[in-house]
Amino acid sequence: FRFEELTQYVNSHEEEFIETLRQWIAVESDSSDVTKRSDLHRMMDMTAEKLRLIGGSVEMVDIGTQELANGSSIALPKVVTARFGEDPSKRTVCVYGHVDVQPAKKEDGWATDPYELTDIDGNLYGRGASDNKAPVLAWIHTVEVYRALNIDLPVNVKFIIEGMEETGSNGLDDMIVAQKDSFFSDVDYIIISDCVWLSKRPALTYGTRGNCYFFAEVEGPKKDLHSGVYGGTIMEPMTDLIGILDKLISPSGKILIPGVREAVAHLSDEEWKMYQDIEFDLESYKREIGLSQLMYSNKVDLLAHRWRHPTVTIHGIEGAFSSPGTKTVIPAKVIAKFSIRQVPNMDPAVVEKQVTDYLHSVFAKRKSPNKLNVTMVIGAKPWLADPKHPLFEAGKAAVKRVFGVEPDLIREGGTIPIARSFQDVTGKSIIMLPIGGFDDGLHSQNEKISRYNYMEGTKLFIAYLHEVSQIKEH
Ligand SMILES: NCC(=O)N[C@@H](Cc1c[nH]cn1)C(=O)O
Ligand SMILES: [Zn+2]
Ligand SMILES: [Zn+2]
Repeated sequence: FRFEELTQYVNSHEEEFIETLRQWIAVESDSSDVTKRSDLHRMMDMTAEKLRLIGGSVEMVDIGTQELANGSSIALPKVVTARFGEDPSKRTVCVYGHVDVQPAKKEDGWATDPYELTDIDGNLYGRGASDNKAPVLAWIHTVEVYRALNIDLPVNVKFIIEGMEETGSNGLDDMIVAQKDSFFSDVDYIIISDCVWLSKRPALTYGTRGNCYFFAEVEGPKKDLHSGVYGGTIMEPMTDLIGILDKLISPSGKILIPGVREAVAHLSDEEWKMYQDIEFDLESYKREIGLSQLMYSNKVDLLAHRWRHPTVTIHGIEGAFSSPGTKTVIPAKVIAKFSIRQVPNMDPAVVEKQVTDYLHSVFAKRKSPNKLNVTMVIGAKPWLADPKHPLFEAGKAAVKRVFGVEPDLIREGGTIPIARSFQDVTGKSIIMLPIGGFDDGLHSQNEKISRYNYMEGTKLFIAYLHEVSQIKEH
């Protein structure tokens, strides 16, 4: 295995790899904003072009349309698939990633333009830098490096890159069902690099939470009203909405929806021990997010509530006044957006009914003439793997080779909606191999990835392909 040569190539091409990331960051591929859809299509084209340029057999798969709330529909971004090598004597891995991003505006509090890659002290700032453009590029560069040096890839490599992950991977489930016996037929393992380390120590991830995302709409008068002229005479939609939202979760984090907590798998002794053995400093965690107090003061409880307990988050209210300054209005219709992270053994279909029934019963007690409508717009299941699987042993060996340490075995509080479907539909084993830093600020202001993580992460992927080729039949 000519690892030295391969890593030398990475070192000497660092600026070129960063330049490609700069071009990718410049594309505002926000999947949640339909006005940015042409940018998202362009992002998929650029991804396909890059894979073609390094010699892949590339396809852009049409996955249909997205229905919008106003009844119209728009095209979903095509899914990019690629293949490098078809040697039946070799293992085949499939790398999944996404090139869409969360929304970002400079006014949200970014120190730099979110769509202009900015290098400050070795950190590369930009929306999507860590989630998930640099990791996708690191995988593409991995193949590029082997091919540039005329070194045979130790395994066949496939890619499946989508553009709707941040909004729940619309259309991808159907595509993998349709391609189960074609694209996926020769795939042995699926690799996902769409998460981050827990600390400065590299990590392998064996679980993600799912997510049920809800809209709760309260509709009252036929138009917005002057709060001085009409206030006091009507039951206001916003007051109703805040009233029912306040019944979702207690201040100490207890979910109040009947049945939700009861479904959660119990923490086993083995799990407790694994969490206890992980090096994780609550003080640095507090410093990173700028808080003096957390919900839990011991490591095991904190990690358990980050990874394997459900939680409710209220994200925002559409239709509510939110600009700077004052406006004395009664909004006529408001839509709350909240989500409940899912863990084993919760079932999104059950949670949908529990939440809908509960909110309607709480609302009924208010005796309001306004109308409540609750809908679940994303229902993603959690994913959990066996960290003793040979894929994880290969991960440990690759981390050891590149970083000289043992990785942490961790779970991830976020959601990769398609992970569970990959497992259920294709039956293939999955590993998550993160390269992002613990403080990369995913979905937040000033998202970044460090040059170090981007380059050493590429070396990790190079080593990982070798280690996977060494896995004995199991
Ligand atoms: N990098 C993974 C990620 O950030 N995923 C999103 C996906 C999602 C879940 N619900 C809506 N979108 C996440 O928020 O976890
Ligand atoms: Zn992501
Ligand atoms: Zn994300």
